[in-house]
Amino acid sequence: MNTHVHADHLTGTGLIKMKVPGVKSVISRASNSRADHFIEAGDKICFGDLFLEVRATPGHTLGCVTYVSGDGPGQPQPRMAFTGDALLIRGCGRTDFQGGNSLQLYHSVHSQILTLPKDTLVYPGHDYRGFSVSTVGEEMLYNPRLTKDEETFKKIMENLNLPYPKMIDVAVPANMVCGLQDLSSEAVGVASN
Ligand SMILES: N[C@@H](CCC(=O)N[C@@H](CSS)C(=O)NCC(=O)O)C(=O)O
Repeated sequence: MNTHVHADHLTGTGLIKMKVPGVKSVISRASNSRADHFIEAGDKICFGDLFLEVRATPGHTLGCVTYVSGDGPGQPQPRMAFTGDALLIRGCGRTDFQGGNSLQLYHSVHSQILTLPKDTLVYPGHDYRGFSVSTVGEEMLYNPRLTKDEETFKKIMENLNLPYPKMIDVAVPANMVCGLQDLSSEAVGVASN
């Protein structure tokens, strides 16, 4: 399951599909990429007694989604949010390529993630300082970008001056087909080394 078309690394989807017959790739329809199953906001992906609810959180890239799990059968309360690169711990995804849009990110994070209960665990796609989990409440208080008003947020995002991800020219085309699923095993081997 993919939150979006990653720009800095290859999704594991292609390799998992090769190693485990029957596995299906999943990504949002709005990402305009290829996969076995396309998801949209409001969809529920069931597993065991639980399901993941799909929330649209675009702005880092086109079609980014957040997957929200509940706390048990029936899921009366959200418990975990897998936010991809939309909301990072004390940060957020950059908005300068692949359909990125800072105001869209601001609104999607505020309306779709920061409205979850404060004790919802936040698991992002990346952390560059060694953290692995936060909570909605912590990010509402301490996120240095998303606690600002939207104009200030837009200026912060316009002035990040981050270098382009080193793998972007390889990763984006491969991830647009959900990680090499249609290429030869030789090509997959080269790409995964
Ligand atoms: N150093 C990495 C790329 C770092 C980077 O650009 N990270 C992205 C998420 S992956 S596209 C991002 O949104 N960062 C936000 C930030 O504030 O750092 C590489 O070259 O692989």
